[in-house]
Amino acid sequence: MSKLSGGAAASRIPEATVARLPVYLRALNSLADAGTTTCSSEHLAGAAGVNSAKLRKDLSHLGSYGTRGVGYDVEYLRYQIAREIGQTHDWPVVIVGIGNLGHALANYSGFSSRGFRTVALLDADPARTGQVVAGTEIRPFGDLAGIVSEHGVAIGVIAAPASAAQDVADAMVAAGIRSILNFAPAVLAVPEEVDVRKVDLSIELQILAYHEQRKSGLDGAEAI
Ligand SMILES: NC(=O)c1ccc[n+]([C@@H]2O[C@H](COP(=O)([O-])OP(=O)(O)OC[C@H]3O[C@@H](n4cnc5c(N)ncnc54)[C@H](O)[C@@H]3O)[C@@H](O)[C@H]2O)c1
Repeated sequence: MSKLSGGAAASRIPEATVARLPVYLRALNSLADAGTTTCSSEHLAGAAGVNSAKLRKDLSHLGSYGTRGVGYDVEYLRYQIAREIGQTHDWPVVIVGIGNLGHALANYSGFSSRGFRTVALLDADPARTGQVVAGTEIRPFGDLAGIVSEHGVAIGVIAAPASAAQDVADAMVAAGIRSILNFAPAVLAVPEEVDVRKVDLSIELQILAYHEQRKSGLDGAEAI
């Protein structure tokens, strides 16, 4: 997933570390907003909600070891992590399927503040064509290939029904998209070079329900 940009970080960073880098970046942004210029690994680990040994190991993959007795330079570490996870780039994104979820995603300002620019909203339903969501007109799904080549789209977001998700993914791949964020509850078959990340809120809820059940002393049989 991570595109390495040379220097000490020339080897591939473990996926689990990559997944924590945005969390560190968010914590560093809060520290910087509060006027903090340097921080210890304990301080940053506390702000990010991880243990400090893990944080130090993660940051060592970036070649960032901090300074003994001083800690990490907040601004520089922010820059290093942002560069590592590609946040210093502009990433053109398309969202496909502009129903309930697609509307919410299109309206979410947190993408643009992290470098993700939604260049097009696409939907297969002709009744949606021309509707304006978050300042962008919904276009027919058939326009996908042209939009991808025109804008150099890097990431495709699938917010279509599960039954349509594979067709949407195939069209994205055929158009040249190599990274897909899939919200549909469907397993996608894609070529090896294509990265797919799946978001499934119901699975997260089911995991919480499992823990809740254990905390309340119910086993599976009693709970049903
Ligand atoms: N991951 C999550 O946590 C999560 C949460 C909510 C919904 N979802 C999933 O997101 C998807 C959308 O949910 P919703 O509630 O917004 O549904 P919705 O029915 O409101 O919207 C789906 C949209 O996709 C469009 N569409 C259908 N087939 C298409 C195709 N082949 N190409 C392009 N567009 C197409 C429809 O016209 C519609 O506008 C579903 O798969 C749902 O299960 C996931």
